[in-house]
Amino acid sequence: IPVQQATANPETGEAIETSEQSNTIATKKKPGDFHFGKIIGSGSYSEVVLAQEKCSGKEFAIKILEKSHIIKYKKVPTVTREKEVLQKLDHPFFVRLFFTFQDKERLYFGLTYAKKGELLHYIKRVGCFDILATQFYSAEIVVALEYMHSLGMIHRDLKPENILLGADMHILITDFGTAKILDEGQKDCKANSFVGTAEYVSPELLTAKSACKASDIWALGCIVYQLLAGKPPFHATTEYLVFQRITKLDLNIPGGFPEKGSDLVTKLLVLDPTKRLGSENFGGYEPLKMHDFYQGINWEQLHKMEPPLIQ
Ligand SMILES: Nc1ncnc2c1ncn2[C@@H]1O[C@H](COP(=O)(O)OP(=O)(O)OP(=O)(O)O)[C@@H](O)[C@H]1O
Ligand SMILES: O=C(O)[C@@H]1CCC(=O)N(CCc2ccc(Cl)cc2)[C@H]1c1ccccc1Cl
Repeated sequence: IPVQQATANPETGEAIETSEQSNTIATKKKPGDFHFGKIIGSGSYSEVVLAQEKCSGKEFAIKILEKSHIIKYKKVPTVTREKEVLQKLDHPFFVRLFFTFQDKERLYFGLTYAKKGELLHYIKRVGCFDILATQFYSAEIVVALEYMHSLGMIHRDLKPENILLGADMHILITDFGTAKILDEGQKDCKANSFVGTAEYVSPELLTAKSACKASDIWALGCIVYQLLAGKPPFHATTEYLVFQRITKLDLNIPGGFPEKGSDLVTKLLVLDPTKRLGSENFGGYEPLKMHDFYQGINWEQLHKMEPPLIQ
């Protein structure tokens, strides 16, 4: 039915979106359209529930947020940012947002169901990854970061908990409430308040209170180190000591750490963000993708490959 203007849902006041392209009304879904199953996980302001859409049988991870809770903890900007970023992302290595809806009390996000959970779970289970698995999974993260940065967005809280795995064991990056969307042509972030998770925080955020795309590259360096060593590079008993180790670059490469891995890690964990391999001021992603550690990686085919066993 050719639809000229959107109408509103009398109950929630929410606009009934029209999808111009197919010139039809994509009516808003509602809780009753789903069979809700097990709770997959819960966050500070949310619960993620496995749900099956009755009419299609499709499975989704539906993230449910209580409006009263979001308002009480002043997280409305976080929630709207998460939706804004999710809507812009369209790539196999990112959790996809299929739909949103709301009722009086809650907001609902229909997401890709990452059936195999968090990458962190696998690191804990096997202790540390072998070179092949580290090469493959860190290469998928490189491809994901290159894509996200190409859209002028910075994740700012990249860590193994936020790198989920689909049924096919490829990565699905999530958690975008604290991401940053750079203004048109803006290169770096001006000072801002958000600080990520201690062990993956970049030195520039601690010293200059500003994060940039290269801050995600720093987090990548921490993750490559952690995959090979089993622990993140700047581990300490208190947050203050973690920050001290980061700003001093108190990095020690343990014995037995693979040679190619340590060369890559030392080129990623550089205090000056403009001197980090992969930083846009340091030649961008090509030099990083050309590093010896990634010899043999077919960058265009990664998401079609059968992931190596994690062992
Ligand atoms: N699309 C998904 N598929 C499978 N599991 C998911 C998905 N999204 C989130 N989870 C899991 O559900 C849990 C809660 O995720 P959620 O995003 O609601 O909160 P969080 O980001 O983990 O916590 P916080 O909001 O405090 O940062 C997490 O453990 C996460 O691993
Ligand atoms: O941003 C959007 O696209 C819509 C716009 C229309 C709308 O009403 N909402 C909900 C806005 C909102 C956010 C937080 C609270 Cl606590 C209450 C309402 C937004 C929304 C709807 C469903 C799920 C998430 C969001 Cl942010």
